[in-house]
Amino acid sequence: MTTEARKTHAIDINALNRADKPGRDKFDTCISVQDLNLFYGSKQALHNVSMEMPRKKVTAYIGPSGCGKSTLLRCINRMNDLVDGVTIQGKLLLDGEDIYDKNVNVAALRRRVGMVFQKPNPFPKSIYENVAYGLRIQGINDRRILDEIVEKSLRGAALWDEAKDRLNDNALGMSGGQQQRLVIARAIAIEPEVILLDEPASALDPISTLKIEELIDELKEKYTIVIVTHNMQQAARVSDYTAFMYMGELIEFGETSELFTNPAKKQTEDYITGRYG
Ligand SMILES: Nc1ncnc2c1ncn2[C@@H]1O[C@H](COP(=O)(O)OP(=O)(O)OP(=O)(O)O)[C@@H](O)[C@H]1O
Repeated sequence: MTTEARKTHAIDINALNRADKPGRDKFDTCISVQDLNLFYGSKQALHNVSMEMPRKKVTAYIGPSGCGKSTLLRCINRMNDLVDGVTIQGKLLLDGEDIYDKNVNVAALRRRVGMVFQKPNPFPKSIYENVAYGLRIQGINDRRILDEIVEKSLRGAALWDEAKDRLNDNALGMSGGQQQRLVIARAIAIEPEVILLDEPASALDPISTLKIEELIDELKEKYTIVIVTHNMQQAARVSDYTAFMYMGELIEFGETSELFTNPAKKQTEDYITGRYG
């Protein structure tokens, strides 16, 4: 058998194996995307995307710029609703419930599905008030309760030791890496179920990036995490499952270790070996 034929043969077997392992039997599904299409005006950005994302695991979206990673991520907490002219077709289930159902309370959904953006966006308030913010909005003002949750959340975001002596300082005086962990503390203070991370480390230096990656590893004990990253090494390091997207389509979804070492699709292989993107 020629090398090329052997390779093709290997890929076929791999594809067959995968066909025998539909995601929903393999793990506890938290988020299920079913035939999702999204249009910005007349421009289609997502094409028939279907995938299942496991509970309390990290799923990474990778793919070249403009392939729809952030668009798909933003569908999970209905952030795209805020964009004029968006049309969404298909279903996106969270714990089996369609979040696009007309009866869904979007504010309640966003409490269950927290989001952290590329650039840290703390409010121009104290470190304490940043973390307490979501609780105060819910009408929680009891100092004892707030103190407890602020400490727990800062500990959960691996920031307590650095922040405990400066809780009343303005959050904008923190470093970028600290601000990003503060924003994560703000997100976990309201006890979400899912945390969406849109390139959370791309604006950070390598040491802060490492801290965020270590934090992601700890957070998955409690939360379902979905992360968009441009950095394939990062996806390989932090995620349990990876989705490779290209031009609005989901090309391949699988266990990270398998997708990176033995991709089922040629397009995935070309991307992860740096042939395009
Ligand atoms: N608000 C918007 N209005 C119109 N088109 C948009 C909007 N947001 C994204 N798009 C388009 O949708 C497509 C997918 O964009 P998206 O930001 O989801 O890709 P991405 O894979 O996250 O890219 P990147 O890695 O560069 O952030 C692109 O063609 C983009 O130009």
